Amino acid sequence: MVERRQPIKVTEAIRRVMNFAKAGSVEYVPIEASYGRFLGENLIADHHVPPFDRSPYDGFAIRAVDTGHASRNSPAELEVAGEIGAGNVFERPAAAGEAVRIMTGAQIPEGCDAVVMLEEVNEIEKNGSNYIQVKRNIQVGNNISFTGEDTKKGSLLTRKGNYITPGIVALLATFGYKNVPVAKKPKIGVIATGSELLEIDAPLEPGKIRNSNASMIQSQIIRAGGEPLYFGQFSDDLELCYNQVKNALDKVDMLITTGGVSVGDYDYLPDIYAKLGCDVLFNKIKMRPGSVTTAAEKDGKLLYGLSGNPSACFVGFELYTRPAIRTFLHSGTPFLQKATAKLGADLLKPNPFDRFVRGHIRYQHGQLVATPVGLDKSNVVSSLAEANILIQLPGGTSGYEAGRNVSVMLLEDQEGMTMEQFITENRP
Ligand SMILES: Nc1nc2c(c(=O)[nH]1)N[C@H]1C(S)=C(S)[C@@H](COP(=O)(O)OP(=O)(O)OC[C@H]3O[C@@H](n4cnc5c(N)ncnc54)[C@H](O)[C@@H]3O)O[C@H]1N2
Ligand code: MOO
Ligand SMILES: [Mg+2]
Repeated sequence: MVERRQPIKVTEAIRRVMNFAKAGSVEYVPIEASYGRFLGENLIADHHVPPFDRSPYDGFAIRAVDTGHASRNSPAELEVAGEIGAGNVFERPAAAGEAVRIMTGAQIPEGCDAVVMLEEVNEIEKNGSNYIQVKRNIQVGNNISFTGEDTKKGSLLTRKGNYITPGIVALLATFGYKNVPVAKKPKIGVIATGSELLEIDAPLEPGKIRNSNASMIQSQIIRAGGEPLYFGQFSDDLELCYNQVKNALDKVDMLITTGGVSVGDYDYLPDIYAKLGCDVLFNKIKMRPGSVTTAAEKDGKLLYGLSGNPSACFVGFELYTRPAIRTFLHSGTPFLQKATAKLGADLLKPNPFDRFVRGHIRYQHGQLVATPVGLDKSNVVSSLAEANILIQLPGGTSGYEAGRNVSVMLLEDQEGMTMEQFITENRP
């Protein structure tokens, strides 16, 4: 008699795994290697930016008061007392009636409180000295980039757990991080099971297929920010697979297997979990594809039994493994970000269970359009190539016509969402 499984809702499955998701440790990497990592601590400004008042233009630093009565007919004449380029400082305070030729980025000389652009002045020579003529009254503070106007000392610039973008790299450099604290990547073990599996470089044989899931999952792990550790593919043999899983579990932060989680004669993962003494968190979810997705926990470590069917395996990873990886990386928004888009083609099949249809999103005439790609079946691999979203069709709905708004999960996005946002937001 086949075991009867208790299906649970997607949201409940998410809560169960996330109970065991935990943040990892922090390590330092050179700034050149920090792009694409996750920040290991809050970044707080330890000085003002800019650190001194500076000129945003090439021009003359002046004392505004000296232009008090200046007009087109009666310009103020200021003596050019010296010249500074960016990186240099004027060595003495400017005196009354003086101007300092100054280049963009140079520090405003003491005594000066405004800058006039080169284009705005007449430069003249009198008695062997250089003067400028200013034809209007200049206000105090005119054309000055003030100390701290970009960012103030003590302000929070970006948070721990944020994905490091080129913009964040610029900030890290500004504040002197030659080495950057980043979240350590979780080591995620991958094991493929199935006597039908051929190595990627093997020619096809009757009844056999090449193992695509192992490579796919390893790329998904890298995309999520983890480090894959591949243990190989093994035929459906209880002892062999048990030993492999047991051995791998010691070496990783989380372990993923693919295949062997359903109710077939050679589906050994349920027996392996029992033999290991794991706590099985769920083994049936009200969703398609990926209804057999299984998660277990052993001494606080998560084990994922992803389906052998490629599309089900893919979806199971994105829904349940990715957020645990991002949590390990200290992200406060570990779930795929959702958006609302217009459906690009009919999806008329009724949805007794939540469905996650592989789709492609792009702008069409300024509107986000989400179009299903490939065959919507769990054993399909070709639909995955173009998929940059999962179109979420809630259970209990009767199908969707093209043009309706649907909720989509953005597979390539790095911003993410919190668990509560993910569970509650953007339902069409
Ligand atoms: N009587 C029932 N049969 C099935 C049920 C069920 O509830 N009752 N569930 C079906 C669903 S839904 C799914 S999904 C699959 C899950 O299968 P398993 O996770 O046990 O995986 P396998 O049986 O090992 O393989 C399924 C399928 O996927 C192919 N596969 C496996 N590994 C790979 C790989 N690494 N790369 C590419 N393809 C792989 C395998 O050849 C099979 O075709 O069970 C249904 N059956
Ligand atoms: O787990 Mo199966 O993918 O629902 O088709
Ligand atoms: Mg099976």
